Amino acid sequence: MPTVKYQKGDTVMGRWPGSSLYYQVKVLGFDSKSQLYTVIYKDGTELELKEQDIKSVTGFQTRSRSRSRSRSPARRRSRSRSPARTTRRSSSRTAAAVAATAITESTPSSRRDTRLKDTVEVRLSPVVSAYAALSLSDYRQGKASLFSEAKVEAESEKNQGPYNLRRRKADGDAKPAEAKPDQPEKKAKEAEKLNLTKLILLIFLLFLVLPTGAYFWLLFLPAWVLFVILQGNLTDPSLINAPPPLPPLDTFWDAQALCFVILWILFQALLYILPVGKLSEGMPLRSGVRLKYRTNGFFAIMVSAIVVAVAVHQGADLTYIHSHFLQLATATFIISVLLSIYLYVRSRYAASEELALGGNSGNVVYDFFKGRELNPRIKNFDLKFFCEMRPGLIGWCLINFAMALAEMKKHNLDAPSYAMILVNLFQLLYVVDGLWNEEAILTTMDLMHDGFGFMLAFGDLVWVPFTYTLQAYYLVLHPNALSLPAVIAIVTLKLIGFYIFRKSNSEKNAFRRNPSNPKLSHLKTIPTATGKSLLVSGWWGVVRHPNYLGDLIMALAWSLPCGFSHLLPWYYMIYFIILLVHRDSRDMSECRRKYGSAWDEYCRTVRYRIIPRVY
Ligand SMILES: NC(=O)c1ccc[n+]([C@@H]2O[C@H](COP(=O)([O-])OP(=O)(O)OC[C@H]3O[C@@H](n4cnc5c(N)ncnc54)[C@H](OP(=O)(O)O)[C@@H]3O)[C@@H](O)[C@H]2O)c1
Ligand SMILES: CC(C)=CCC[C@@H](C)[C@H]1CC[C@H]2C3=C(CC[C@]12C)[C@@]1(C)CC[C@H](O)C(C)(C)[C@@H]1CC3
Repeated sequence: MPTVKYQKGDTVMGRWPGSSLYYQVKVLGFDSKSQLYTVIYKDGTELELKEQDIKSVTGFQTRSRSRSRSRSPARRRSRSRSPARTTRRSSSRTAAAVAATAITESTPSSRRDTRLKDTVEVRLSPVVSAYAALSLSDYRQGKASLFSEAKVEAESEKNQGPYNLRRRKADGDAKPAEAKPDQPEKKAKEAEKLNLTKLILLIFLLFLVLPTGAYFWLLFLPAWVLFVILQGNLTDPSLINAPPPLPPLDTFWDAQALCFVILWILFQALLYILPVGKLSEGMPLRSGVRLKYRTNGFFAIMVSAIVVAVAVHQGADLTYIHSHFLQLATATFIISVLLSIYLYVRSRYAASEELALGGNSGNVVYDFFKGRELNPRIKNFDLKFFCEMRPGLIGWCLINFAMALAEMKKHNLDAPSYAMILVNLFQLLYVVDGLWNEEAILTTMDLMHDGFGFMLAFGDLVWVPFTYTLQAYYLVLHPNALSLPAVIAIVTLKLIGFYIFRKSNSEKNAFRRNPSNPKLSHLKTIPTATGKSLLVSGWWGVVRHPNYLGDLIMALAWSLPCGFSHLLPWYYMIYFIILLVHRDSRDMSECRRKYGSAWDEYCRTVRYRIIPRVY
């Protein structure tokens, strides 16, 4: 019988995931199946840790005592309040003070420093000095609890630098960024609203989260793609009517379509591996390692555009894509299933630190759907990154272009309709922007946290190119005339959405990559126990997901050119609201788990999730 080393109620030192920092935690229990301990940190964050990430408190005492003698908290405090300190230094030290509440593992200093550099996003020297200045006994006496000290520091240093929590005059509001206590009735109303939203979300989430939900989604997602493709071919399509009768089985299959899809994927893979463009570093993994990614997506779409233009010039008939839409979708679906099987099988041989958190439930169907391995790679070829950014995304533009040609052919036009041009240009801009800023994808949830399985493989290869193109597909058979004022209004809406989307994504990406970036020094932040800070002003101070807000406004601008005769071209908008509300709530709980009370403070300061004053 294996013995359990730490018992419920024991106070031990738990390593913070992805770092070499240890915090005092209490053991809440042990799961013999997963061999994980559930522990709770002082700020209320609960995590599951492996036995090797836990140390007994006594192991840390000797080391820390020697440090505490030389640097007292008083000394540290007086030093830190020196008027001579610059703004920048104050900011890093505040963050460092939080990092300093953790105790590093007794490793050789060189190793410790490199790990810190990778995992704690504050400048190294202040972290080390502040770290050295704090003794374990201080920590254990509660003088430096996980967040209280950070708050005291931040409050005492108001107006001193970019990282304090007080708004400046320039912001047009001298109120501090911390939330004020609410009125009781207001709170009750909010709680009621929250409960209702939570209930609706819960029903939806049950399908997605429960292992049984995976069976549903595995069948539903492909069936839905088939449904919308068949609907798009009807004169009077409807999203709510019963599905049209299934065409004979042999209409789904076309060997030539399969060849085209394989050729397209291989062509994109070739462009991806070419030693052209930047090698970008991903975010640090749990092991501290940072993977490298070839971010040459813009180059890939440019070369693809030239090759397609030459092919059309040579007489290639791209309207084949419109007339064989169903067969192309079937072929791509087969490839996504084969890829998912491969991913699942190889994940069985992957080391545990290569697996994503979640997706390892032990339920084969659920794990197959969610994906187990975080960054499956064949040598340097990153399958998840490639699938997310290349064949489907660039394929989306190719299909839209083919739909424009099909519209011209069908209606004997010299040029595509305004509506078709707008849809094509808007979505092209979205994709080109995504590829131009390809590095930013490395700080998104999918790349950082999600395993690669059927959901993403199917999503990237089938869902994106065959459902995100529905507006263009719809317009081929259902033209919609647009007046000039309508065109101007829609273009304006698109540009507003794009501006919010791009600015907010770039702000977060730049901050995550370099928290001391001078261009961001005007922004206020909240430090967290992990060493990372949260932006609390700028776009991330307007709502908690400003990038989703911009994306939703753009989605509206994509559907408007198709008019209001049918629901089908509005499908993307409806789907996107559901997807983003779900992603937002998934991200909220993930961040709550990671950042504990700092996250709560952020949520109190930035009250709305996606739409200011609405949601
Ligand atoms: N067209 C589509 O189908 C589609 C679908 C989904 C998403 N998208 C778009 O893709 C982009 C990426 O979306 P995403 O879902 O991956 O979410 P995201 O908003 O890019 O990433 C969320 C992460 O950002 C960090 N973060 C949150 N609040 C922060 C703050 N105040 N300060 C600093 N960092 C903060 C957190 O990670 P860390 O703290 O761990 O860094 C959080 O987990 C978005 O623009 C979205 O609109 C498009
Ligand atoms: C199968 C289902 C229902 C869901 C799978 C979701 C998947 C299709 C999306 C998840 C993250 C999305 C995403 C983009 C495309 C669609 C997803 C892969 C994105 C690459 C589109 C272009 C943008 O500029 C972006 C910001 C790079 C997007 C990143 C997230």
